[in-house]
Amino acid sequence: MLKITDLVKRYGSGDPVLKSLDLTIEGESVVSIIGSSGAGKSTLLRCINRLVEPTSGSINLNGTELTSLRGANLRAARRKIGMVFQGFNLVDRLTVMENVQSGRLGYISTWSAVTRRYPKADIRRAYELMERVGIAQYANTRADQLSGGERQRVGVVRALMQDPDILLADEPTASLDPKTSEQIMGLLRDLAGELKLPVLINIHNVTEAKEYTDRIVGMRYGRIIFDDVPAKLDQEAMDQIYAGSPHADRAKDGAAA
Ligand SMILES: Nc1ncnc2c1ncn2[C@@H]1O[C@H](COP(=O)(O)OP(=O)(O)OP(=O)(O)O)[C@@H](O)[C@H]1O
Repeated sequence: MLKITDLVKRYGSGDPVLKSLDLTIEGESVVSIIGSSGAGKSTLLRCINRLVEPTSGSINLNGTELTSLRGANLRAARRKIGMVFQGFNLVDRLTVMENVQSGRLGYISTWSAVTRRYPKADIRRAYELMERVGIAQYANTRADQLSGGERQRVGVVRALMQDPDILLADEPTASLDPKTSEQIMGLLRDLAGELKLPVLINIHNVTEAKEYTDRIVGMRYGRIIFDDVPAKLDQEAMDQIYAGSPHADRAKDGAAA
């Protein structure tokens, strides 16, 4: 269970961009975070894996308080948090298998990583996951030879190789065409169920959020102002989340969908 309590994040001396935020995610639910640009969605995700340092508050993952961790304990906790990125963050000149195995860094010895002598169990697991997402045939192909959708599947498998307790996805479909984007969202939803994994997705596409996630969290100016099932995201809620933002029209299309 992820339990965030009274989370505040302030960059420098400016106003807080996360304002006393509470959020609990239990079980294998797929939760999307929507909101205008600047609402604080990425900051929230990055506080969870401590790419951004929270100013105050608590972030507890399965009983471990993440905000106070340092050094080896922080690295160990981070291994349990899988992250999928908008730009995939693959190493282009490495093969798919090498990219996927980088999810095991921290679990295996530096020698194994440098010499690419991966443990047999890790190779087996990589093939299982690559087959599941349809990229096993590319195991020895360089990452830069793949399409966007295939590259994001590599990103997903790399995150799952960490054997995470939660998967965070920061606009995972924003660089993809609409059809591929839907495939990746469907995949994330299905994997959450199969692996009993909570998935938290920062997403601009409200139509996809409604179709592929169980719960929608709407943020505005660093606060959660909507938290409910997609069916409850009506026009009034959309107006509150997006009022006056350049995304309002796009968001309205999503509400109508
Ligand atoms: N490293 C940083 N230093 C200073 N301010 C930052 C930093 N990162 C983000 N911010 C500010 O924090 C606020 C929230 O940004 P954040 O990226 O979390 O919003 P977002 O909802 O994810 O937006 P978008 O949808 O455009 O990605 C914005 O005002 C942004 O300018």
